[in-house]
Formats: sequence, C-alpha cells, structure tokens
Amino acid sequence: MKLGVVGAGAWGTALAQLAAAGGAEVPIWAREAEVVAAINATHANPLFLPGIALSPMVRATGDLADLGGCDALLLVTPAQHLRSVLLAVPPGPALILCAKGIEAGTGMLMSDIVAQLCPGRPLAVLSGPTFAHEVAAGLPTAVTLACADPALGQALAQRLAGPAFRPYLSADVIGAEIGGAVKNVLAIACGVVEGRGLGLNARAALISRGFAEMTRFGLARGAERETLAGLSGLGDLVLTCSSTSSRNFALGKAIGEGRPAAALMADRRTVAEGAFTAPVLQQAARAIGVDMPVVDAVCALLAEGADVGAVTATLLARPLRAEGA
Ligand SMILES: NC(=O)C1=CN([C@@H]2O[C@H](COP(=O)(O)OP(=O)(O)OC[C@H]3O[C@@H](n4cnc5c(N)ncnc54)[C@H](O)[C@@H]3O)[C@@H](O)[C@H]2O)C=CC1
Ligand SMILES: O=C(CO)COP(=O)(O)O
Repeated sequence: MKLGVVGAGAWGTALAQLAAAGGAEVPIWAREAEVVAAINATHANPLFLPGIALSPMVRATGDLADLGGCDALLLVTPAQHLRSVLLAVPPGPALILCAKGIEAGTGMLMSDIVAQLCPGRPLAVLSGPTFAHEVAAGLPTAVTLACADPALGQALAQRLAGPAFRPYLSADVIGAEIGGAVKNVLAIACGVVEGRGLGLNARAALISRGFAEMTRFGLARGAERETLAGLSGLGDLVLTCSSTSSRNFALGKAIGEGRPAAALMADRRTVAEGAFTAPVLQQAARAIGVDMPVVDAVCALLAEGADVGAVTATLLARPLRAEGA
C-alpha cells in the first residue's frame, strides 16, 4: 500500500518518516517552498521538526497532484485548514485523518468535512499519544486507528505498524476524533495550572474532571465509552496534560504565568489546536445541553482575557455534585 502525506508540519513529517521506515518512498506535500527544498536537499525539516534526520525516501512536493498515485493519504494539515486543502487533494486515495480539532464556524468534525466535500470516500482516523519528535526519533507508542470498514482499517494498521508504533483498531471514528479534539482544550487548562503554580494535585484533579467532560460530550455525540477511555482519549489527555512538549499545555502555562492570550496566539507558526477548538466546542456542548465547566474556563481565559485567579475560584466554587453525574 503506497502512502502519501498531506501537510509537512511536525506531525506530518514524523508520519512520513514512520511510513518510510520500511524503505518505501513516501511523498509529502508541504505548503511552504522552503520546507519542500529543505526536505529534498537536506533530508530535514528544520522549520517544523528540528533535530530529526529524515529518511531520503521521504520526498517533498509543493503540488498535491503528485500524491495522486497513492492508495491512502495521511491528512495532517491543522483542523482549521482541512477544508481548503481537501478541495485540492487528488480523488481516489483513502483518507486518514490525523488533525485533532473541530472546525470553527461549522462545529464540524474532520470526518464531517470529508463526508460533506467527498461523500462516500473511504476514511480512517489516526489518533493517540504521539508527540511528533518522539515518533520521528523511533520511540515507542500506541495509537487508535479508527475505521468503519474493518478490511481497510486492518490494511492501514498493517502498513503503519512498526517495531515502535502499534495501532489498535476501532470502528468508532467519532470517538477517536472527539478524544483528540477535546484533550487539546483540557491540555491548555492543565498548562494554566502549571504556570500558576497550583500544584500536582490540582493537575490530577483537572485531568480527571476534564475526562468526565470529554466523556459526557463524547457519549452525547455517539462516541463509545471505551474509545474515550483508550489511547485517543484518556491516553492522549494524560500525555498532553503533563508536558511542555505539548503546544497546548505550553500555551496554557504561559497564560497561567500571566501573559495575555491574544499576544501568545499572534504570529505563531506552530499550531495550538485547542485555542481554536475551545469556543466551537463550548458552543457545540451548550447546543446539546452538555456541561463542560473546564472548557468554559479555557474559553474565558482565551477570549475574554479573564483573570486566572478569578476563573480558578469560579471553577472551585461550583455547587457540589455526585462524581458520576
Ligand atoms: N505535533 C504533534 O506532535 C502532533 C500534532 N497532531 C495534530 O496534527 C495537526 C498538524 O499539526 P502539526 O503537524 O504539529 O503542525 P505544526 O504546528 O508543526 O505546523 C503548522 C502546520 O500548519 C500548516 N499551515 C499553516 N497555515 C496553513 C494554511 N493556510 N493551509 C494549510 N496548512 C497551513 C503549515 O504548513 C504546517 O504544516 C494538528 O491538528 C495537530 O493537533 C497530532 C498528533 C501529534
Ligand atoms: O497531539 C499531540 C500529541 O499526541 C500533540 O499535542 P500538542 O498539539 O499540544 O503539541
């Protein structure tokens, strides 16, 4: 099975490296001419994945048509740009959705966008605890590979699996997408806890209550509980809520240290998906009557520049409730 990669940020580049590990040539589309040049001339992507020597089998192009001969494409452009890129992706290859987010304005999951723009096109979701630089360096991890078609899911998992990369199959596409999108917002909250010096107890409590929010929202949207508790949900939540290697966590940490969110978001070249997902997730949750107080708190910090101390106090002063409610 020939794989191609759309999007040469950190994660797309790491996935291309993974796909090329067995010696196959892997075409990767990059939006930036400097990234195409660097990958082809120096086998590196210093802009988005510095410090990693890439396989010479990873071949970059600036023309999406060059990926037309692939059997499947890993789509790794940020969630807010998937729609525009999808319009130019060659028809035919199955699509593996790797971005973690919800589209602003429409509230659509990535699979909803594919269904709208390319109805009937075979698709899968790849999601889980995967810091790009660790995967590119060959460090071990496991992911969820969700696909409604078991034969396609099996073939994709076989193609992507390696000695240090272990996909677990699922049929729950929506569950895998929701876990990845929601955990980014919660990682911002955990970063705030770190930046404000609120302690490790607070972080553990927030991960746990954040997971309760992810579960409430996911179940209401038709996700399966075991997917949310798996690699693409809880697994990735724990990862991104624990390390400044997470851009979302790092963003939250800077907010917790007192830096204004708007200034932090301006001019960044790397993506902190949670900042875009937070308001649209809040809207989607309210529309179906799901309570997500941690997401509300992140929205207040991001959009309104609310005071961290006041937002924290509001969260802690909410009426007491049963843990499972
Ligand atoms: N970096 C990581 O460790 C992981 C990232 N992801 C997800 O992968 C997706 C991509 O993230 P990264 O590769 O980390 O990106 P990145 O932050 O390394 O790079 C930004 C990317 O955005 C692209 N971009 C900027 N403006 C664009 C536009 N107008 N149209 C199309 N593309 C545009 C750039 O070309 C570049 O590929 C995100 O949804 C992220 O949540 C998932 C797993 C791991
Ligand atoms: O999704 C990720 C790891 O699984 C990367 O997280 P960040 O986007 O917060 O860096």
